Amino acid sequence: MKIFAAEQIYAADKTTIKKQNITSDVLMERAATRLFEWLHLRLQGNPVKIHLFCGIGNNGGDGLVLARQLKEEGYNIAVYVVRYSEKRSDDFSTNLERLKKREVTPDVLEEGDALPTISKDDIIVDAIFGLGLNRPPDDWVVALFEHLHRSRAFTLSVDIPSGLFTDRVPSDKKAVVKANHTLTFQVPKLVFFLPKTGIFTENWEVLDIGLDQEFLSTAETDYELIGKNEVLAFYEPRKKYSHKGTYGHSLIIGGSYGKIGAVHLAAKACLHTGSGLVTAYVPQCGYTPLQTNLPEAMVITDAAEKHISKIDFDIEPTVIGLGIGMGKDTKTVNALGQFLDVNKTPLVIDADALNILSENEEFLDKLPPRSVLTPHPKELERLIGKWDGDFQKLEMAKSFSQKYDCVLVIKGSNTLTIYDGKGYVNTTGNPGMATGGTGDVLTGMVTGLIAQGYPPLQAAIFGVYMHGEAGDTMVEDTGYQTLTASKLIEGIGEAFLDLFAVDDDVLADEE
Ligand SMILES: NC(=O)C1=CN([C@@H]2O[C@H](COP(=O)(O)OP(=O)(O)OC[C@H]3O[C@@H](n4cnc5c(N)ncnc54)[C@H](OP(=O)(O)O)[C@@H]3O)[C@@H](O)[C@H]2O)[C@@H](O)CC1
Ligand SMILES: [K+]
Repeated sequence: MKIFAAEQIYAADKTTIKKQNITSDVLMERAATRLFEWLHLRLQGNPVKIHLFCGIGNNGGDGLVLARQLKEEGYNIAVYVVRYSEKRSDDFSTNLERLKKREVTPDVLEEGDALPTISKDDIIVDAIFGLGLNRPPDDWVVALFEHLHRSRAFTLSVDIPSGLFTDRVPSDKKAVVKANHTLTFQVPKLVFFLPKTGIFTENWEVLDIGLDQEFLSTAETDYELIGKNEVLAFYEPRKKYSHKGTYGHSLIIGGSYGKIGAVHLAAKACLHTGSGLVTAYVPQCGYTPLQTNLPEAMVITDAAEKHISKIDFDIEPTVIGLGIGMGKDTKTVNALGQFLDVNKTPLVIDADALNILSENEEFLDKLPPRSVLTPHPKELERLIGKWDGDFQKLEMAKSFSQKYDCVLVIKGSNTLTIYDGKGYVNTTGNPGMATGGTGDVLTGMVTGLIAQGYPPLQAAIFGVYMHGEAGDTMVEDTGYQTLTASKLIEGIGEAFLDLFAVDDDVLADEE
């Protein structure tokens, strides 16, 4: 699903109004009707008090239409206009009049006014600011946001939590409404997925308001949200007359004394993702544990006992996963430099190899085109430098990826894959995966996909999705705390099966 920038949403709005030959008022009515339906389906006439806080623009207008529809259905509402500006949008004014005709006159809240009492069992609808926010809210509006937060009432934000910009991180956390749920129009917003802005809404959901389909499908966007539909398009079925050679030979290079487990995890994940053959290249101390515990993998050992001292092998791998558990011994650093001088095989680079690249920038120029780099935030910072906010981070990551022609996988709760100026936001995964070894599993999975012929960008996007999906499958049995990297590998098979699982609801409909 595409993630549109605010200007594109305004443009989609205009095109829709023109092509459907409707007024903006009709579109607002449609949007607010979706909000009403959502609430009504859940509340079923429940007399709970609903406080609707409306701004003076179209976000506020949505709130006023919702208030009218709730009133008509007999809900217990209180409506407030948050008068943060003298201006009013036309559709706001039209709908204020319509509401007044139904004998609902909102309380106008201005600077210095007493704030309404809200009980924790009430519901708050936040329609104060939407996409039109262009500067930080005034202090008294921030005080209102804090008041809403202190009430602990369920807070439903319309389109976007008020105070949240679509293109920058707010400098003051208090200046944003903390939404329990956000009902966003037509398309998800990038800020729902970034670490410093995603925290303002616990959940989000898209409401289809019928914006012009042609506009939505033809517009180019800088970001895309990756779910099952998107990765299904990449999936390559296994062929009947195939053999292990058809699916490539992955070489996993890494490990050091005390960190052989990382290689074990990556190699095993690589096998479970479908690589035809897997060989591990490790220091000698890794030989026995790997041969004993992972019989499907082959092992080549370095001359040194405890760390890699020279990368030298006589096989022709399809792809190399490099760096897990490798350490940064001087000999390992030299070995990596010499290896990169001659290597032409596609690479997936993680962990210590990333840190070595950060400390030896000249190595970056030696990477083969479209190498996949999988940093966690600290490793990313070492690679691209310090950033100021999520948006600058993304721009710096895009420049880095362009400069070195590499696919950058920024690991996090919504892992973001960057390539060729575009970002792909993953939707699978859970906090149980924040545990040692899960990164090694990802490296193995992406390597295993490239081995089978997936182009590096698709392998990265697909691998990240499947890695999260494996975690989501397993966490149902283990709970967050007990989800280990080994458990994640067990879930890879389920993640593949899930790609083709038919929804229970669909089956029920057919019966
Ligand atoms: N296409 C769609 O998806 C549809 C969208 N719809 C809805 O429209 C919403 C966008 O509405 P909107 O453009 O009127 O902006 P909104 O956020 O209500 O702000 C109002 C005005 O406030 C001002 N302002 C800004 N910052 C400020 C500040 N700190 N303190 C004080 N004032 C400030 C600024 O005006 P300015 O003062 O800069 O001239 C701004 O214009 C969108 O989120 C969705 O809910 C649906 O109705 C139908 C279909
Ligand atoms: K809002």
